[in-house]
Amino acid sequence: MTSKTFAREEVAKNNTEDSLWFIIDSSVYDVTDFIDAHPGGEAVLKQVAGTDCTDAFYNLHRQEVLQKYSSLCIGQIEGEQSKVIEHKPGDLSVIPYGEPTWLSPQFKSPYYNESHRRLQKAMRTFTDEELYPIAQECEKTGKHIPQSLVDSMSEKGILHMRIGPGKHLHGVNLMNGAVKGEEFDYFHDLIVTQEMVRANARGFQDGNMAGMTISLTAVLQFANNEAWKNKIAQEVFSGKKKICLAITEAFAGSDVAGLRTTAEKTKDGKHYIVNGSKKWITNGVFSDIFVTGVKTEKGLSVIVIERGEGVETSAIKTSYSPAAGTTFITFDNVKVPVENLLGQENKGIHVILSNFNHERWMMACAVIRMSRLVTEECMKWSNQRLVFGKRLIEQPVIRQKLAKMIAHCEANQAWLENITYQMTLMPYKQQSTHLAGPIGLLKMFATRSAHEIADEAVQIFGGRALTQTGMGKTIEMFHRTYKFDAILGGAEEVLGDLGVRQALKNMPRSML
Ligand code: HEM
Repeated sequence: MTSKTFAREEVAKNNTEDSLWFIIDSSVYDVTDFIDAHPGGEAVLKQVAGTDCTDAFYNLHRQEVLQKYSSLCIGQIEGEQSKVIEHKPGDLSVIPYGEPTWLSPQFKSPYYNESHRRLQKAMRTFTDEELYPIAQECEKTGKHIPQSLVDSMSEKGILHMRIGPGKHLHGVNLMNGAVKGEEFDYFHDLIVTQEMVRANARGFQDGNMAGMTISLTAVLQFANNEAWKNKIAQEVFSGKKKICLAITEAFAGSDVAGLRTTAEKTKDGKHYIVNGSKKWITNGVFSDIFVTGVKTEKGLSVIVIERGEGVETSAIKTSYSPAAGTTFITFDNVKVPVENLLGQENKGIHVILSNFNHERWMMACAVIRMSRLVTEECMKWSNQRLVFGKRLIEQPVIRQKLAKMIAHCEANQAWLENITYQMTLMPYKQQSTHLAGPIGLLKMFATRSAHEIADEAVQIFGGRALTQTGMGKTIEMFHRTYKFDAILGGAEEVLGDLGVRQALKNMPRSML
């Protein structure tokens, strides 16, 4: 930024088309050569020529517009300081309820220690500086994740962390030493997910190796051969190969027992021959390895299929960005070694259901954090937007909406942290027994909350919530895409039912 200073009187003199200046937050802008290019038109700029138009500007633009067009800034007003708080990479939000309690300086939390705080700071900076620009670009263009970002996440240990705690993290350098692999727990895991979703690009969020986060987990937990498992893990963590989970079919979504893709054993017993199709497979178009649910002789099984002869993938158009790589896959007489079986043959339902827990919990982390971001945007907007001569927040009806949104965010984060705490104390198997139900209920409720929050946010933002760029872009994205959280990983109704059925298993025989 230039260090030149001006008197307000001097700015006021530059009030013609030939020399058009104005002041925004003590900075002086020369827009003489920009008026033709201004997306809001020439007339509005001419109307404010030579004046201080800070309020008018912030009523219509996001701060990032000024960052993008910083070259128009020619100096500062003498002796004045900027009043607007500019978000710098890594900064916490200063908006009330903009951060969960544990990140608000006036509150304490029993769950987080210094390594959590270090990791949060490192992940926030990574998201702001590196992830956000790429995520925004890919979301818009529909391009798949660039290999440079995969490599960078591999080098920082982000790919490893997204699989959750475990031996695969031991000795790995995580975010330049922010946390040791050996001490990484589910709260670190929660932080990684909650920070990355702030890039606000729902299609890209899934395109960014979501397939890996829900499939490599099954390989690590259920592979029957240690060396083979390590080989796959190494290929994926190094960013050389991409992996995804291929369960759902046109015939079976949340009802996994209804799968029709078959895997028949060859006579010599050395291979499976796989035939069938899979639908809505996240990252499938660009994946090399498919962790696939199949029907074997006496039940379901899960096998690892590598891309090769007989495997075809094609993109499916959905309501979020093609950056997600949502896929239709066909398997046509695909020959797979029997060693690629995960867990036991015909007992794949156990693999699938156990694997669901971490996926659903991660989805809850993500949608709960996005709900907060949307609520924060509504707090900011209603505080600065002038309607009928008043700030929007001065209307009681708006405050009621905000109250409801805040209550949903706080309740969900508290429940999430409670469940996460239980996860830190339970081995993987116990988690399936005791937490599959609560995690299902949490995800169900988190997406019901998202539904309410998206709805209220649109009412607060009006037409801007229906516009993909500008002030309401976070709201537009959330309202268009929160259903992905309500359907993927198990529909709300299925998860609610699972929660109650698991609770019934512990119902005492004696009645009232
Ligand atoms: C350096 C100064 C400015 C820059 C760089 C700038 C840039 C922009 C950009 C990029 C947009 C498109 C918004 C989006 O979709 O993101 C926009 C829209 C607009 N701008 Fe500006 N602008 C400036 C100053 C102003 C001022 C001072 C006014 C009027 C007081 C103004 C009025 C508008 C209007 C009315 C729109 C359309 C807003 C809408 O559709 O909601 N702009 N401007």
